[in-house]
Amino acid sequence: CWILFRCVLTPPASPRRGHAAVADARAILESELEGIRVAGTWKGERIITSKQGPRINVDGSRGTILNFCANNYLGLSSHPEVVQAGVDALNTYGAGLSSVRFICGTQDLHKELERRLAEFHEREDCILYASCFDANAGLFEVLLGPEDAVLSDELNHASIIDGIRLCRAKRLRYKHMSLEDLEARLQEAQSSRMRLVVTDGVFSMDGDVAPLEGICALAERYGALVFIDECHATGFLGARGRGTDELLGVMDRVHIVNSTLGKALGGAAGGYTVGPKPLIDLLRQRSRPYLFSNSLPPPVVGSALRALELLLASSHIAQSMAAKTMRFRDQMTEAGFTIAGSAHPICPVMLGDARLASLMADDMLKLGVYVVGFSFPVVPKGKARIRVQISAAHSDQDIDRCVEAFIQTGRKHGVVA
Ligand SMILES: Cc1ncc(COP(=O)(O)O)c(C=O)c1O
Repeated sequence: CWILFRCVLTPPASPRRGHAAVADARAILESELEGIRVAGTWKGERIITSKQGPRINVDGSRGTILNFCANNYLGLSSHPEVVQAGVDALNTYGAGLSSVRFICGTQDLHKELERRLAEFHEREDCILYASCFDANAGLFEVLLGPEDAVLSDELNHASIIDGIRLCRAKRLRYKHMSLEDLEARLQEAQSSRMRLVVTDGVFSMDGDVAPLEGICALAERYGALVFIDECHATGFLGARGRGTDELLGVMDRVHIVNSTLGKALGGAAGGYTVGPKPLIDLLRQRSRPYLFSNSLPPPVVGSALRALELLLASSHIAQSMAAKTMRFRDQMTEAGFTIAGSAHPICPVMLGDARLASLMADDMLKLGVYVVGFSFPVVPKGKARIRVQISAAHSDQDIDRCVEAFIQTGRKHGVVA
């Protein structure tokens, strides 16, 4: 009877049905792709055939192109000592561990970097991840249960949004950088066991800095913990480059920090969480991206360690980046452009129209300057922009050439007189 039942309900295996399923899936995917093309939000990949740096080869360019769109804030990703440290680690420790950390993927090198990062951020302990995306994906699920609440800025990075989706806490979003709205959400969360306020230290599309003093004051009033993502701050914001919390004088009032090794700290890859020891211990026991993904390759760890040493030994790198940022911002403002944010090396040249941003970026490349236009859904509708990122490795002449190219393309498109 059971066999008869299965024969009736289960269609027989047939290669034709299999082919049809594949064809159907392909048609669905093609239609999705067409939707992206039609919406004008297609993201291409330009091919770089040189090291990362202020001058790169793009899409087979004959000469080098001036590069203003990497997160290489301190210019360390191709620094000879950072590269050499990677080579040395490769020779001593091999290409990789073929293992997650808790099986046989922890070398003394990993422990050394964790120790130094905890010290750098003046927090009790540190745990490394393969990326900051993973650090954000792994944190909230471990820290917060259904009886807790998480209060998140509406413009937080995608990895924070995804990480929060994975946790079972009550989720409350507050308006971008609005202390008033955060306070309303904190009141809503008063009956929760634990409250966590979550914000980017610096928001990557605008270069604006979170109002951490106000956030910490509210968190203290309502008994909440504070988390910040410092990907666009670690290594260069604050008097000693500790980040937004140092810049705003709240290092001892922010409880948990996630950041990346993939930007100012050498630019290779990797992320981490620093915070109280019991949290880091629990992450080592329960955080899924940590438990179920290979440990960071030794050359990446070696390079990050050297980058950290370099920035600790030479505060002038961050100062030089800050001076070039101001040079760019001042000249562009004088030329009539609107630059969002204040003093951060993320300099969004506001254009409004998506097509204009894309056309201007293409024209800039023809003039030998590589910048990228951003439009909806990456930024709000009507707020398209070209995001320029300044690096300590740029020379003053590089900055001036970039401004010149903006003026030329801006005049062509009627953006400036
Ligand atoms: C604010 C922020 N958080 C997290 C990440 C992810 O960092 P990673 O590249 O180390 O995964 C990024 C990367 O762009 C970011 O800008």
